[in-house]
Amino acid sequence: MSTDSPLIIALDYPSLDAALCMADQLDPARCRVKVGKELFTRSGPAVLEALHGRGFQVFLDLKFHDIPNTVASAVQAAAEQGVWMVNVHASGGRKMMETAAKRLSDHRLATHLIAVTVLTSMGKEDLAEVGLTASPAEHVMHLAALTQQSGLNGVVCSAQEAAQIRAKCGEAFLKVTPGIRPSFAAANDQQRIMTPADAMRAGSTHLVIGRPVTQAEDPMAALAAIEAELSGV
Ligand SMILES: O=c1ccn([C@@H]2O[C@H](COP(=O)(O)O)[C@@H](O)[C@H]2O)c(=O)[nH]1
Repeated sequence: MSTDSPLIIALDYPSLDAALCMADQLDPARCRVKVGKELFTRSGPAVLEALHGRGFQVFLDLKFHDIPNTVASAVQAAAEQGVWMVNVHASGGRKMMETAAKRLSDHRLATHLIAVTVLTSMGKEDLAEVGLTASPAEHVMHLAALTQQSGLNGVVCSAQEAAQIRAKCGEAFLKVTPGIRPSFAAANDQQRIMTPADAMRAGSTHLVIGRPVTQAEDPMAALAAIEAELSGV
């Protein structure tokens, strides 16, 4: 089932049962779901089958980063399992991203391929520690341009960079933004954060939301509050 909603709920759970317990409360007409490293490492492709069987479009967030042939083969494997979106790290470089994008088009696989720019948990000091002197926004813009030139469909960035990316890369280039924090939620380990409504106004095309919903005392009430906030945008 496809949906017009920008919401992608991050199913960051330690077991298939726990993830499906949340998925069974969600409506595939009102959100997509994201499977990340923890859940996929524990449950494997079975989680994709289970979520597809429930009608969800799935973003497989494994952030591949390796030599071009290895990444292209992993992206192909994900796409052949029917995921709606898969990602790589833009810092893997042009050749890696071009090879992955070409693999999808050679096999006529319609899965969206996007690249992570700078993790939303990182700030300027974190970049400096790994030898990057640019600000997060500058580095994100550099990697977003490289990602677009490499033929990918969009980027993972923080909503704080979405407006600049929209101006440089256009409306159609996807801006998938984690680090979304409604006013009622804690920042946790995220640094470059924004509220759902502000993120949409800034140009995000999709909002990735995990703990503000999944760890809420009443997850469905938290989700309803986010939807209400978005209805005013
Ligand atoms: O830069 C990034 C890339 C990916 N993520 C992932 O998004 C969710 C966010 O979860 P919250 O609980 O809402 O913080 C999580 O699965 C991350 O792995 C990200 O946060 N930042």
